[in-house]
Amino acid sequence: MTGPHACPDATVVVHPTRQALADAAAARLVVALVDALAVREVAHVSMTGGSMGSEIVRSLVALPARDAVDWGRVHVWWGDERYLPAGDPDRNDTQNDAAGLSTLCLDPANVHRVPGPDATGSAEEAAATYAHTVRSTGTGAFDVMVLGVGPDGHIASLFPHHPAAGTQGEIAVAVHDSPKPPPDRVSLTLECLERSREVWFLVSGADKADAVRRGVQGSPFAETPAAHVRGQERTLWLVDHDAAADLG
Ligand SMILES: O=C(O)[C@H](O)[C@@H](O)[C@H](O)[C@H](O)COP(=O)(O)O
Repeated sequence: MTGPHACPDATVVVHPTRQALADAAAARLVVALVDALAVREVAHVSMTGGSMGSEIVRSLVALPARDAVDWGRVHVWWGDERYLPAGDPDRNDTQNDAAGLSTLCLDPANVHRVPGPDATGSAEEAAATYAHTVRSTGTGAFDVMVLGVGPDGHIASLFPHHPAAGTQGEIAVAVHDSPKPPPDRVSLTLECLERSREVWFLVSGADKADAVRRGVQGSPFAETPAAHVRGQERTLWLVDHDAAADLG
């Protein structure tokens, strides 16, 4: 592992392999949750979809230290969700469950899933419902916001040059015509993503190297939404060696 690349208000930590990245991020999440629960009654973590979103879950459930977390006091959220029926294999929560999330002793009432077309009439209604849940659960801030990053620099379902990406004054937004299938999604907005003590970008693979460079070194929001999400206390780019290739 090479040393961290310090950069303005974010820290880059490079891991030798994808597996090392997933394992270290899982261990980091256990510590973050244990620490949060030491000072607050409950902790809030927002998970992500995509391959790394499930990879960290697989590592988490395999970690003996997972038992140090009082999972009954942990609230789980998703930064975005594909607008598909509950249980659909292409949903982020379904994929996270399949990776082992459902084996943690979470309180189902604290696992906040974005409603799909089986429970709402539109992605807009689903976004409004999810936003109400965020407001009513009283989470002043997510303790950890885990985000994957696309090769185009998207995070959650906030895509470059997409009209929904710049939504302001809202907690969640419906996304249509997503460049990454499926086309219809619900995403937390940029300002909601930033209601996080810590933001962690989890990025693996050479195909992400340019997005990591733009995210770390700066790029207009319209081109690289990932470059504009910061945690209130800490922002980490947790990457593997291949994804760090363009950082110099
Ligand atoms: O709904 C989704 O697809 C995810 O929420 C998305 O934001 C994902 O995290 C990135 O596209 C990275 O995905 P990979 O880690 O698979 O590249």
